[in-house]
Amino acid sequence: MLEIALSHRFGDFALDVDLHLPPGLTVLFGRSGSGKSSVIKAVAGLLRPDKGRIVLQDRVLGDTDRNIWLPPHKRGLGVIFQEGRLFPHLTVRQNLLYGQRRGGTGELSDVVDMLGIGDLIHRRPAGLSGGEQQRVAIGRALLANPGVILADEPLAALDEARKGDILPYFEMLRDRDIPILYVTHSPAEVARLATQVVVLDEGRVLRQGTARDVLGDPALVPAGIRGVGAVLEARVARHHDDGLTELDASGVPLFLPRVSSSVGDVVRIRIAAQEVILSRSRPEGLSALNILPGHVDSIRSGDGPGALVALRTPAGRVLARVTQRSAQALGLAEGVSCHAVVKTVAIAPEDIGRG
Ligand SMILES: Nc1ncnc2c1ncn2[C@@H]1O[C@H](COP(=O)(O)OP(=O)(O)OP(=O)(O)O)[C@@H](O)[C@H]1O
Repeated sequence: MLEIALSHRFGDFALDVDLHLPPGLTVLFGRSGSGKSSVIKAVAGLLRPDKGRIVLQDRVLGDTDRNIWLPPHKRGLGVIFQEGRLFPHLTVRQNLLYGQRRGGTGELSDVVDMLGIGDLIHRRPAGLSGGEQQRVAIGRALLANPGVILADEPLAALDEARKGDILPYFEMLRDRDIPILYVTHSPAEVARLATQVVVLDEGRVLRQGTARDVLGDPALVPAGIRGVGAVLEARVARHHDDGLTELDASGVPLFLPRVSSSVGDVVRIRIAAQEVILSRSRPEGLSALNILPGHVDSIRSGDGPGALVALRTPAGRVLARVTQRSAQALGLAEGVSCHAVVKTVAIAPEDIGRG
């Protein structure tokens, strides 16, 4: 659907990628300087590489061999940056229509309803909160009726609460048919939003896979991915009267603070490795509600005192960050049976997404 082949040099840095992206939301992930922004810029038409070819469906946006490199305004893109970059002298409505005027056919009222920005429509950007501005920026991108949406760290400037407010709108975008290229450093955003993840390292594709494969892979930790953790999919089993929701993760009950999804829905949850405690025997008399039985799959030690233990559980792979000392004291080794223990509150609302 979206083909991106690029090779380009900036001094010592060589970018060399060849990607075929299916519909959905593709996260470009990797440490600072790995080449994420360069890929986005090339797709946007802001960087002309030494050699490259970019094809969206059947439309050639660039092909250096044929001396084609369309300028940004001819590419049919929707762009969402870290700050909204709205026009300060225009009202919200005019900002939205600005996108539409450039060839868009999306219905203004639909987009306004979807983003809940009806009350803001006559205001100017300066008076809006960061989260409100980002919602307007999402609307403007959508109304441009784009072939692809580029989102470059769109939540980075927002505080945690506002991030939580905006994430569902990106879930809605993901569920439309427009491919989205999304740059972030946040594992929580990857877990919540990614249809697939492309991990870049020194200008090359280190790995391409689902959020579950990539974030749950201890081998990717040295590539600068902090905050690793498992991504599990589970079905909402019951909402309890005490404010908890019970999930069924392939037969294992998991309890979370109440989620808005309905019984029967599939949700994605991220369990950060540092929030998991390991126990050889099934713990009793413990306040934590979530206990996943499993077997040790691998143990990776780094340079420091820590180790990352991957467990196979019926619910999927779970990662735990423990000290090497604890790993030894527990006698952990490949194949050994073990329980992962997770507090209910360790699963934050922004870590729970629609499946
Ligand atoms: N215009 C430029 N001129 C020279 N070097 C550049 C230019 N743009 C990018 N680079 C270099 O290319 C490399 C990749 O940069 P890029 O901005 O694509 O990385 P990134 O993964 O987006 O990083 P970050 O997460 O910090 O935004 C870096 O070493 C950067 O210094």
